[in-house]
Amino acid sequence: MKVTVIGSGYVGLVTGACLAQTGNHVVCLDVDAAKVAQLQAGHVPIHEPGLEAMVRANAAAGRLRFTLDAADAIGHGRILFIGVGTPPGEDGSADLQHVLAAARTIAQYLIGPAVVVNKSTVPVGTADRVKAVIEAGLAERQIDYPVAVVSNPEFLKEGAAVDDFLRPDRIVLGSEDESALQLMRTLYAPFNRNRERIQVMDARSAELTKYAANAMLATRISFMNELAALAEQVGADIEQVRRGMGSDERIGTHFLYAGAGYGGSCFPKDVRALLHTGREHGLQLGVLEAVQAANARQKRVLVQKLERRLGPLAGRTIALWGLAFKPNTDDLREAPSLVVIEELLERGASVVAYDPVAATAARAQLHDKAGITIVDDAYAALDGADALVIITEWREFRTPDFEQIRSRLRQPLIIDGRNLYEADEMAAQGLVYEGVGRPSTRS
Ligand SMILES: NC(=O)c1ccc[n+]([C@@H]2O[C@H](COP(=O)([O-])OP(=O)(O)OC[C@H]3O[C@@H](n4cnc5c(N)ncnc54)[C@H](O)[C@@H]3O)[C@@H](O)[C@H]2O)c1
Ligand SMILES: O=c1ccn([C@@H]2O[C@H](COP(=O)(O)OP(=O)(O)O[C@H]3O[C@H](CO)[C@@H](O)[C@H](O)[C@H]3O)[C@@H](O)[C@H]2O)c(=O)[nH]1
Repeated sequence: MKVTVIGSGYVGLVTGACLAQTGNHVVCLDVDAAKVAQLQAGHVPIHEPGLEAMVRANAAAGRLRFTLDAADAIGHGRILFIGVGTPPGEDGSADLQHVLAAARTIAQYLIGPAVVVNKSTVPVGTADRVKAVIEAGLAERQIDYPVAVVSNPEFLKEGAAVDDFLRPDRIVLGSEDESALQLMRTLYAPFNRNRERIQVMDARSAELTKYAANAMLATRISFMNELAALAEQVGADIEQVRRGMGSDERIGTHFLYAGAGYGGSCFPKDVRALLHTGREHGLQLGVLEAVQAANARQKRVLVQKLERRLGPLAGRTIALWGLAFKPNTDDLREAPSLVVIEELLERGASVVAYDPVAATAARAQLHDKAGITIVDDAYAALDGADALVIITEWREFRTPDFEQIRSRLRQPLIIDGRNLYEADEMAAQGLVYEGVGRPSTRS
């Protein structure tokens, strides 16, 4: 099939590459000239395992190309995906300017009947708005092609985006247009494992499903972070509690890890947007308000632990391992590391940070901040530091050289925001260790 994807970010690029991989002819449109030039040269501007190889292979096979030319891209596809950003506005609502601009572009250049598929995370009712914008634009051109709008929220996780797209838990299709749905079923057939992954519903329910899923996952994390604080007070171990809870099938084991707070481009903004939708309809979503407040507190917990151990942090040097909001990505959006850095600098500490993949992105973002150095070697970050704080659970941090950690730190203190190690093993290594919600070493 001929497919157009508007927006070549995490969602658009993965969608385009994976649909090309299953034999479709895909044209990706973006407004960012530098990004399009990079993609045309075979370079994927984000760190996402497996994506660059897939993009190159499909471009070489003539099934995937990138363009800035809207007439070219919109003229190509019978199915047109929208995968542009919906960042938070000042009041927390999802800013729809890019989605509505994409709809206007479609209206301006469409050359025949089309199915428009919205993959961006958007408030309930946006499919109707997109349809209205396209119909108004077509009316201005005095043409009347039938256009169906399908809501098809995306559930991929960064760092596992290709895998998630190829093997989705579910494919949600929100539409009541049978012929559009039939086309979508055919397009998604290669990803519809056991023919049981596709769920058809109305567009409003599809739009709300996306926010509901992210809000539930964020709720689980905040709940566990709050319980971790309680576990510390009562002398329990949140890791044992997690295992005990998670083995109940009704609860399940995923997304129950206490840590440094949730970050990324989705949970924080989507929780905010859902709260805003609630307010718009006169509803206070109290559970979700608490989830958001707990997360804001959690992002400060590691610095509080440092202060309890070291006293005032002015003049101290703190080593940080991990800057990305999670492993396997170089994305820093809403990363807990940014809050930790801000809090440390505010207190007059200096920071030496290491991240295996996000260092370049972090240098670009933090270059104007005095007091932070980003180094390219995990152990070099430790030299002369008063403590090591672990914020992202990169695989290479799971079994480090503890002897080097102990000898290179000025004080052998590890504050671990991802509960990677055991306190008794750390004590045996001569390290003072504190995780989140877990027993610590004594001194
Ligand atoms: N990042 C994720 O893991 C993820 C997962 C699921 C859903 N989502 C949702 O998908 C949407 C996109 O997220 P993302 O992370 O891919 O964003 P992104 O910022 O990485 O990419 C968006 C792209 O759209 C382009 N763009 C903006 N306006 C455009 C226009 N009018 N025409 C063409 N291109 C345009 C931008 O230049 C950018 O390259 C958001 O609504 C997000 O909430 C994201
Ligand atoms: O038990 C857990 C699991 C995750 N996190 C944190 O939660 C954040 C988000 O992690 P994750 O969900 O893995 O990453 P995202 O790429 O942001 O993916 C989420 O947001 C996407 C955009 O909407 C959705 O498509 C995905 O389904 C949803 O998982 C990160 O900071 C994690 O460190 C925890 O603290 N504890």
